Amino acid sequence: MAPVLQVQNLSRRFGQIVVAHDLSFAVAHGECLGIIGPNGAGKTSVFNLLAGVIQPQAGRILLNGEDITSLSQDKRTSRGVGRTYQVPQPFGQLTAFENVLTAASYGGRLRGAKASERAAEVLALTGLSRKADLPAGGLPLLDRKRLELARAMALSPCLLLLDEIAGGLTEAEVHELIVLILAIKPSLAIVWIEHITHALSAVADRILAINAGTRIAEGVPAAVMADAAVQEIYMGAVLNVAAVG
Ligand SMILES: Nc1ncnc2c1ncn2[C@@H]1O[C@H](COP(=O)(O)OP(=O)(O)OP(=O)(O)O)[C@@H](O)[C@H]1O
Repeated sequence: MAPVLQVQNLSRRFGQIVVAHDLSFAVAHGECLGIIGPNGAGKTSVFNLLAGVIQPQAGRILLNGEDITSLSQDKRTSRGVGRTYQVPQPFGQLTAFENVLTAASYGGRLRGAKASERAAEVLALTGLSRKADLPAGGLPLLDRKRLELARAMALSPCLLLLDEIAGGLTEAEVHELIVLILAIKPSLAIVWIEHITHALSAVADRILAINAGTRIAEGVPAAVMADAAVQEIYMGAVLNVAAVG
């Protein structure tokens, strides 16, 4: 069986800025690939390439063996590419349930009772059932992250792209999120960009480290985190940022 996601020799630059250089990787059903890299390394741009927000200048993206490189964002969504955003973007005035129902109806193309059932299902999956009737805008950050996940899961994706979902959470909250993502993981393929590397290491089967859109290392989390080039480029950059901040 083909991996859910295959990325082949993907390249993209903005003028002089390289965000993807001959990148290749694959993610199978039930697997999580983590992507790390310093600020500006090209991580979000790689997500934008996968989601169809931007187009590559070279290379191919295959979803379950089908070439989706030239498909629009909407078509990729309907083929099962789900995504969460770095900053949760719920409709603040709508309840948690209404937010997920909207995702199930529009993105997931479900109607009537089927959409309501799916919304209830993913709210239960993400631990939000008791908060279903609360306005999304008033939910604390962890619940807004859960809701972001629930909205993506409402589409029944085969590929889930998580963009720094652990950012801004306390240690205890990060742990809750890890438990949740581990519960979801067997049902799909995940690509997760994250600066909180211990969270990523707890969930990811493999980590891909990039800098200037270029692969620095790929392998099991412990090996990648111990890699000398990764430590120098990634950790060095983190230390520099910390020193400036
Ligand atoms: N549409 C665009 N046009 C021009 N430059 C862009 C565009 N999108 C991204 N860039 C540039 O590409 C580089 C990589 O950005 P990207 O957001 O992909 O990095 P990142 O690894 O996700 O960074 P961070 O960890 O800070 O989120 C940055 O220098 C950014 O300014």
